[in-house]
Amino acid sequence: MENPFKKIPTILMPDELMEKALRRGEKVANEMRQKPLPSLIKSKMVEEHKVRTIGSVVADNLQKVIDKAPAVRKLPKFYQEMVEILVGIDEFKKSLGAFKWASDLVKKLTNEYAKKIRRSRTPQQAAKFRKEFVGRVKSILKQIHPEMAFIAVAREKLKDLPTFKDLPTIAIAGYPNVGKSTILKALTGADVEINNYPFTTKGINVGYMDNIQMLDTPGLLDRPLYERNDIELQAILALNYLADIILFVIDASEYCGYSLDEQISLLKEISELFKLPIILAINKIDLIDKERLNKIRDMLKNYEVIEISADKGINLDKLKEILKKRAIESYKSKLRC
Ligand SMILES: Nc1nc2c(ncn2[C@@H]2O[C@H](COP(=O)(O)OP(=O)(O)OP(=O)(O)O)[C@@H](O)[C@H]2O)c(=O)[nH]1
Repeated sequence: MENPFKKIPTILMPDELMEKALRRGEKVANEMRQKPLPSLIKSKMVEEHKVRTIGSVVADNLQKVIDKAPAVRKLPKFYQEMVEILVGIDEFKKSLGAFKWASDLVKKLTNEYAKKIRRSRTPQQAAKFRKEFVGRVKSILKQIHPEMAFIAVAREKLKDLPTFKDLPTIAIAGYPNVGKSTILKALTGADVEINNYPFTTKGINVGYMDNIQMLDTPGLLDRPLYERNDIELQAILALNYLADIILFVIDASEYCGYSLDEQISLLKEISELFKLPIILAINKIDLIDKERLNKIRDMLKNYEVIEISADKGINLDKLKEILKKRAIESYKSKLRC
């Protein structure tokens, strides 16, 4: 789905919002002043229009943020997890609650002060009510300044989250240089999109093959978990909600710089961490002899294994078929849950 936070409008801070409202109020008042009306009526109308305009600019601006912000609990679990990690779901909801409180109160005061102005006996009294109204609106905005700042920061953090499609999804894992991006490109074609992902500078690479989504997550599923801080771990765990199966890639040649033992130990960590089916691709078989391949087969006999060469195109069709089948099965069983 499209990133649900992209629609939140830019958040104006109290001074900026007030300035915008006052400017608009002044413009409306100027138009009013041109009208040929008796002076008391005219000044009261000028003040009332100012109040109504200022009130609606402020209330509508706040309301728009509430309307455009997604209901976090209704979002797919992955996005909920992201909000929790990046900003905190409770704080996010509480801050939007403050917007609602302020917007409703400004609307209520607008009506109250418009009435007071209409009942005023002199232009001075009408002006005094308008000033009082402006003061109260300013103080309401000042009161929710922390929440406005919070939503502004949350918006910045959340609006660049990647957009994923609701499709059976494969996450590729394995140490650097084992051939993950070569496989992604070979299976999904050249059009690999790079999406931002917080917690990693490299972004997530997304490709599609026949309505299956494939993610390569450099920096996340490519090194041992003990090297991770809490936030990174949470970000990795969030992939549980996004992926239906994991394709773990092993470099049989060890040219990637990691021994088979190291690679298998990462595989074990990932299979314990994710409650997802794992398909194992033993890659770079073009670089090893039969004897070594037999040894590796033996070491990995408990897994569903496909031996491939991403570079030479060996067994890629078979890999594709198995991945599609398993991803669809797992996706359907998740839907049933
Ligand atoms: N001989 C051979 N080389 C391969 C094979 N697959 C990948 N390579 C080479 O291995 C190197 C690393 O491949 P990548 O696809 O960039 O590896 P990666 O796992 O995506 O690496 P990171 O992006 O660092 O995580 C490249 O030079 C590839 O050309 C293969 O099956 N055989």
